[in-house]
Amino acid sequence: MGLGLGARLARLAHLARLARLARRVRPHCPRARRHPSVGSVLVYHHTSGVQLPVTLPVTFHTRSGWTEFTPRFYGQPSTLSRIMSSGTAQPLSPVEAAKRDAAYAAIDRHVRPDMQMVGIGSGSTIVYGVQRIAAKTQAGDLGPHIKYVPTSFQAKKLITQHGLPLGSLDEGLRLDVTIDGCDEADEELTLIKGGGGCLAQEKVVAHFSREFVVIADYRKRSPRLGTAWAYVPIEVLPLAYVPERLGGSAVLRMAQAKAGPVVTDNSNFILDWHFRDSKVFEGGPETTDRVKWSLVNQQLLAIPGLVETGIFINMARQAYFGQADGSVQELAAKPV
Ligand SMILES: O=C(CO)[C@H](O)[C@H](O)COP(=O)(O)O
Repeated sequence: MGLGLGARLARLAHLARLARLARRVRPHCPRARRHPSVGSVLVYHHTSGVQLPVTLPVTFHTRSGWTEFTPRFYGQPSTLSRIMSSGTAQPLSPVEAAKRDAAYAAIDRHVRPDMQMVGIGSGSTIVYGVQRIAAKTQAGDLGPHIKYVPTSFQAKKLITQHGLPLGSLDEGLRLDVTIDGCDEADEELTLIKGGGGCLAQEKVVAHFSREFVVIADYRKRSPRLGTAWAYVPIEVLPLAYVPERLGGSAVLRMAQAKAGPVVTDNSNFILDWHFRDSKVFEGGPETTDRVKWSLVNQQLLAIPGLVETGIFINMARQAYFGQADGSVQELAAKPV
């Protein structure tokens, strides 16, 4: 039976997209220059601000001294997961592999078939988590009834691109679990988040979850917060972007491919507060780090126009840190 007009247009659009992807790369099939053959090309698929390597199966042709190639995957794949299932991903760097291992461990342990709503964090590590969820859903290990609540525009796109059901906090249910990355975590699982500028929504979704689980590579675990990460991202109303009371230095985060500041999903600005020189840390030497960060957080939140901070205290109960050797370290927060 022939394809309907809609299906043919969708296929044409899909082929055009694959061809655009494929043209960006050089074939790594040596025989391609001599005669038609099959092989693969490595492409970088940009999704939600994240660059992922994908190996695309293609047929090579040589014409007028040029090598051309046609994608060999002519199904209906409109999502990244389906494209990836048609090829073999290139080996990941140790850091990327560590992110993937942490994400897979957390998903396998904390996202269960009897759940209803799962929060999806933002950043590059959660991309592997969503891939795992999509694969488990396709395999029937997770039901299609589970809804996924995004913590950002990026997370929303990830969920929909993988064909997963989108949920929202409006539905009034408490989330079963939220899985999210972090920029730095100490041994009490006090976190700095917001490197991707999504901290406000991330904190709200985590707050409405029964469980909040952190996934990260080995660079993110620190004996003390502020060892590896020197600033706290803070979301502020645009009119409140110069909080003089902070001490240290608060730097307005500027956009990379747009003139002017980063504008968050909530239409606010981000200040990266470099806290090491500030005087806001209170308490004597006996005051615990958790209490110090809690006091700092309270002081920040008292500033008019400050929407939310990237300091997450007493929220994460469990963390998974992928290691360079392929193992995954687990860390449980001690009860307060
Ligand atoms: O807080 C975040 C975004 O606002 C991210 O979770 C955090 O920046 C970690 O990102 P990545 O997984 O790319 O290391």
